[in-house]
Amino acid sequence: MKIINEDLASLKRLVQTKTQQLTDLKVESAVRDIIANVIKNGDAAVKDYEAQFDQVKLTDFKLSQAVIDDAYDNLDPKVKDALLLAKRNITSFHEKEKATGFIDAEQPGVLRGQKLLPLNRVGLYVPGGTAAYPSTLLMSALPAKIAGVNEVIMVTPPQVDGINPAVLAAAKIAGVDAIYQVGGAQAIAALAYGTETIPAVDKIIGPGNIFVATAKKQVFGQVAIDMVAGPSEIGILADDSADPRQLAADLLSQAEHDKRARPILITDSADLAQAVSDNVTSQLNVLPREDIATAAVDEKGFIAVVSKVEDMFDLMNTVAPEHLEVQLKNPTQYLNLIKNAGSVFLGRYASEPLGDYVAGPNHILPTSGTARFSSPLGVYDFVKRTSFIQYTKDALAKEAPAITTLARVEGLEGHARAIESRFDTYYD
Ligand SMILES: NC(=O)c1ccc[n+]([C@@H]2O[C@H](COP(=O)([O-])OP(=O)(O)OC[C@H]3O[C@@H](n4cnc5c(N)ncnc54)[C@H](O)[C@@H]3O)[C@@H](O)[C@H]2O)c1
Ligand SMILES: N[C@H](CO)Cc1c[nH]c[nH+]1
Ligand SMILES: [Zn+2]
Repeated sequence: MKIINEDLASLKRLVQTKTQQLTDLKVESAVRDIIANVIKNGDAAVKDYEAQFDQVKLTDFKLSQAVIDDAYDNLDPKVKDALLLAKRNITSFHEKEKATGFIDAEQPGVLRGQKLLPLNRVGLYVPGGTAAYPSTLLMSALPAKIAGVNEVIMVTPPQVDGINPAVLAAAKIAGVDAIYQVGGAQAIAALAYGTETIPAVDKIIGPGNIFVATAKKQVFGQVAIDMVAGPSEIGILADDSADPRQLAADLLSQAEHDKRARPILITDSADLAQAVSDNVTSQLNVLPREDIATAAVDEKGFIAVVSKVEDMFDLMNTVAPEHLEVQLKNPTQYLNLIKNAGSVFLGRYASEPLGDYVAGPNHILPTSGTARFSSPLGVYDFVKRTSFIQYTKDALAKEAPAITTLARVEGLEGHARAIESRFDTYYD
């Protein structure tokens, strides 16, 4: 793995060019064509793309309840128990995210408030190109259910040998209402615009590869999206108290997701940097997904050596990684130095996959530097707010002059007259 020794300003510039690319122009243009074709030709276009990109000739997108039940009933009990443990921990964490509206009656004759409403229909994208992701399904479906979404539908790429049974069982465990076997940009287009068989949704949730992420960006506006969660990332801050074998393993845990995944280590120890780099090389040789992880390490990964702990955080805040591991002595003391990160893992035993599967916080997180302004997926992503007001005549009379004055400043006479129609007075 490349080791870079440069001054902080150069490192920051490098990070900015390396991390903040959500898409590329060729993909943008291919995805635009896919979306246009799905809008025009609906199911027929989706079927063509599935044959082309996933090598599956589909007659029907929707999976029958019998297929889902069968997957659930025949699932290895060990896998079922693990999914149920994950469900319990994800649920207990996300229950704490539930928010309520408010009513304010502090001024005489005035009632103001805001209520929270769950979304009506959401579409969950569950990635399935190079790996199966039952855990990701739980991470999106359970918060939707906790929020009270009326209809939760799911899409995932079809597989030549059928969709992984653990994904189907997880969908049943989480209470997903319908499953469509469609993937990639064509699935996002179908969810956004609807086809003959796939209903249009109010919001699309979930991570995916660059085609999925780009499609979500392009359909935003027609439909809401949670965020642009692209290829996985891990940023590790470590000093010489950390174990290079464990650091390398954690870097590869995310590198193996995608050739475009980003494994990054920032340290103040040149010796540790070299030891981690050596461990990455030796562990890569025996990793089943060696080809994917090697591409990620070579093209997107790096180890930066800086001179002091404050510089480590400064540089990592520029990276704004999806996952941030702090493997320093007494890691909790640094929480207030972390400004940009999707999810933080403190100390040696908070290895990233703990959060991927069972700890409970969401693993659908902002990537590509968007942790500067985005949050983990949560119950709040499945609700919207509506505000309301009620005034008595006396209360309105008190504020009428201000309203009519502002309306006339804006040249909107009709607004002023609407207020004055409640009274015999011309206020201006
Ligand atoms: N942030 C998270 O929470 C999280 C969780 C799990 C996975 N991930 C990320 O999700 C991604 C999953 O990627 P994946 O590829 O395994 O599955 P995917 O389901 O995102 O993508 C597979 C689809 O991509 C489309 N595709 C492939 N090649 C194409 C091409 N040349 N042109 C047009 N479309 C094409 C196909 O339609 C296929 O169905 C990875 O980047 C992984 O890091 C993120
Ligand atoms: N690390 C991924 C998020 O970037 C989530 C995941 C699912 N399964 C394994 N890992
Ligand atoms: Zn992972």
